Amino acid sequence: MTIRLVLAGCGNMGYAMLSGWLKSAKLEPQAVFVVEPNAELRQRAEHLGCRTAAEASAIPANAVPDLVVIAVKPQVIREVTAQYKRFGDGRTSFLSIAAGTPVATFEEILGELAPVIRCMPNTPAAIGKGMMVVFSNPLVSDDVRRFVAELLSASGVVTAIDDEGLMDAVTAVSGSGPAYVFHFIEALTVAAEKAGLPAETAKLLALQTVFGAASLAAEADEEPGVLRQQVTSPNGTTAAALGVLMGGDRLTKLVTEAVEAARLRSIELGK
Ligand SMILES: NC(=O)C1=CN([C@@H]2O[C@H](COP(=O)(O)OP(=O)(O)OC[C@H]3O[C@@H](n4cnc5c(N)ncnc54)[C@H](O)[C@@H]3O)[C@@H](O)[C@H]2O)C=CC1
Ligand SMILES: O=C(O)[C@@H]1CCC=N1
Repeated sequence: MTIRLVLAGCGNMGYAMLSGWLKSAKLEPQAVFVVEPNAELRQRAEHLGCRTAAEASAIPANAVPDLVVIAVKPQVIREVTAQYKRFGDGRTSFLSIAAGTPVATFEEILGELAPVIRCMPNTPAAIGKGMMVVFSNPLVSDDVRRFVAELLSASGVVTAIDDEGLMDAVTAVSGSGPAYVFHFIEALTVAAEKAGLPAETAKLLALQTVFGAASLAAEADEEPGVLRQQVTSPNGTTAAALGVLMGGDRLTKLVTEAVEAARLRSIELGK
């Protein structure tokens, strides 16, 4: 079968996206060629039915994929992208999910004909609940834009931006964001245990509360601030807790500081 998509890097994010694409049947597994040096990770892709290899040189010489997805760490992005230069004649489009690395880096390595899309996904993509933000260079055709949007929609919600400069902020909010929420679950679990709940119960309550609250915020017509007020009885327990979190805008300031640290690191990774 023709190779439609090459995935370079089948680590946490590459695998999360690939499994979503295959599960939704947007892509036949035999049409995907996965390049991953780690044998164990390669096996995961084989179990999904994909063809795999440890090196890009093993991709059949006559292959002209529609899309090459670059899903390696920013630190090795230049060296890895250079291995796909032979697909830079304009017939193949490139999709990078690397934090920080600008489209110009790919244009510089692949040449002036390469259509390049930059995408910032997040790990909930593994269960079809990701947030994917895309930015494309002008060479990306409407057909490829549609194909990529359809593919990515199997991983969750897709939105496009036309100012690449915002990608560092996107990375800091939705790319890294799941980690902030996971940490909040951890913190609520610790607090629950300190309040006397058994470990299992503490974990269940923390997790289900975050899940339920996020689901309600997504489904309800009211803004999160209104939903918060609906929980908060005057002089009640929630007001006591929010006094700690919101006093002096404590949590907002802390989260803003965290997002800014991530944004600056994204800028640094792009250099
Ligand atoms: N983990 C996350 O939540 C998110 C990650 N990203 C981006 O995704 C990219 C990958 O991140 P992770 O999946 O977390 O890292 P990871 O380390 O889990 O995956 C990277 C994979 O690339 C493989 N690799 C190394 N050299 C290679 C080569 N020459 N050819 C093919 N594969 C090679 C590694 O063996 C590894 O499995 C990064 O650029 C990161 O910025 C973007 C959004 C979210
Ligand atoms: O931590 C990182 O650099 C990557 C990018 C966004 C999420 N993980």
